[in-house]
Amino acid sequence: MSNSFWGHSTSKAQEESSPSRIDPASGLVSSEQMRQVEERLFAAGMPVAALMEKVGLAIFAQLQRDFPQATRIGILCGTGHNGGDGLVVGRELLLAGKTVKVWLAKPDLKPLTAEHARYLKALGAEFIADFRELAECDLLIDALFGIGLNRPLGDPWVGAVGWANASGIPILSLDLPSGLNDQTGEIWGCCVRAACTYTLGLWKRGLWQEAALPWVGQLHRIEFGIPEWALLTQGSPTVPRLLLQPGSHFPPDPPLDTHKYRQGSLLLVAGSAAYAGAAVLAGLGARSSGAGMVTMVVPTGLKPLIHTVLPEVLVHAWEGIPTLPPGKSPAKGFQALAVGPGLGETRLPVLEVLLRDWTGIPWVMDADGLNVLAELGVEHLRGRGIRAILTPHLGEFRRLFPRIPLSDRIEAAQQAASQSGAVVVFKGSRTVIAAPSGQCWVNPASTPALARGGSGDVLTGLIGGLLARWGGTGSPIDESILLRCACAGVWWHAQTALQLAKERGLTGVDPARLAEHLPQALRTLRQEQVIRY
Ligand SMILES: NC(=O)C1=CN([C@@H]2O[C@H](COP(=O)(O)OP(=O)(O)OC[C@H]3O[C@@H](n4cnc5c(N)ncnc54)[C@H](O)[C@@H]3O)[C@@H](O)[C@H]2O)[C@@H](O)CC1
Ligand SMILES: [K+]
Repeated sequence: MSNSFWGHSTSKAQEESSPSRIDPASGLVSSEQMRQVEERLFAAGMPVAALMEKVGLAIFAQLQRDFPQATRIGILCGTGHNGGDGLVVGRELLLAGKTVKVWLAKPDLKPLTAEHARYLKALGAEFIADFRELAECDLLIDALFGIGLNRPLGDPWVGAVGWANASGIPILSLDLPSGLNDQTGEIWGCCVRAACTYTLGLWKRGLWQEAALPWVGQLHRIEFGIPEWALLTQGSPTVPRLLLQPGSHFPPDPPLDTHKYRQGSLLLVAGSAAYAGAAVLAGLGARSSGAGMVTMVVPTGLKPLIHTVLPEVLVHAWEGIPTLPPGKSPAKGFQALAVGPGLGETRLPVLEVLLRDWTGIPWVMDADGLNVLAELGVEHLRGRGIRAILTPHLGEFRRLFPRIPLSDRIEAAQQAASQSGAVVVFKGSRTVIAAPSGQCWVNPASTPALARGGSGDVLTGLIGGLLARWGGTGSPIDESILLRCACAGVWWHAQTALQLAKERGLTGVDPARLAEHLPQALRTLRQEQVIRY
């Protein structure tokens, strides 16, 4: 019996990380990559019309499940094949007894789209000249633009999109909300605000960018049976992926004959007189990670507090000039170092000590640790040969990587990882995790409940503890383990917050409770094997 989380074997994990094939359930593709995949299908004999038919029928089936009450459906129809998809769905809705009205933005349709329009008219659908005539509908289908959109919307689309957004009628977008940039998730001037988006075949990466969140609504992928041989990537060696069920990213469960030193020993350097709470929260995160031993380095004034709140933690207190635990030579005894939360004014002297003596074990750096690194320059990490995970939020990211553009956060995280040589966890409502090799993950599920002070401190302790646990197994801590720890920590942290928010509401997810709930949440997740986004 496998003892790894959810029974994933390492070989499965390695197979999942293969860069040459798109995973249809989680790979995030550009329009260009989507077109390459479709071209392979067409070249192998799949007729374009047959594919549109297949896709349209699958959309119709999903729509019946999601919107069973809708009886009067309006279709905003563009000139290309996105419009064609909308018309195939319209035909099926009409045949199912629904009322269908179509607003054609322009008359010059692509041939296949024009044929579907002609047939839908022959079946009795009403084609209207003014989109306002859709006001009585109870569902709007946005079939204006899909992956063909390549410039800002002009007239008459801007008027139609503005009207639809203001109408209060739920909108279902096909493939992408019209107006959304398929790469960056930014909008081309204006954009449909969808209640639901059905993307076709493969996830378009723009849908999962943070900028897209206000526009995409509930996301659903319409499966249309793309064969494996059509899923090979060309050009870009790595395709970013969604972090769905990262079971194989967790350290193996403890063997029955384990002891505390084999469960990983973490050195956590955090806190200052002004920011004592940050140290406590990082300590609570580390506690819940399951690491065998946690040692905290804090200024003397914090020692009683840490002893009271975290009695199992070893405390090394310092006064005046930061020092590290005596009797332990650097890199011996500890498998990982987490540094940064709440260091405040002591951040520079603390980092100087660590950079001098503690470069042999892997680091997780956050908060004030990152602020010092920004002052010193990220190249310090590579220069000292430090294996690191950096966990910046937007402000810290800007300070660390001032020259990296932020319009595409997935790309930004990948560039930051490549520049720093570290695994970068770019925190936000769609956290991106990127490794120097180009591998990249997006956390698809999170909650605004995490947007409060202290959540990040918990994450730092948690990832640090996971790193120590991996170290305790004897695995060499290379990029792949750093990446796994970052992924496991981000996913676990967010899923716990989602569970707590469900039980206690958005305001009930304070960081201390979040840290305490981590083990229970993981237990539930393992039982349910859920995917949430
Ligand atoms: N390639 C295929 O055979 C399939 C495509 N499918 C659908 O087809 C869509 C892609 O179809 P198309 O390539 O026809 O493109 P779209 O239907 O997305 O766009 C239509 C055309 O609009 C033009 N355009 C772009 N930006 C514009 C703007 N701002 N203002 C005015 N016109 C603009 C472009 O020339 C583009 O070709 C997919 O998103 C998907 O919905 C599906 O039917 C499955 C099969
Ligand atoms: K669309």
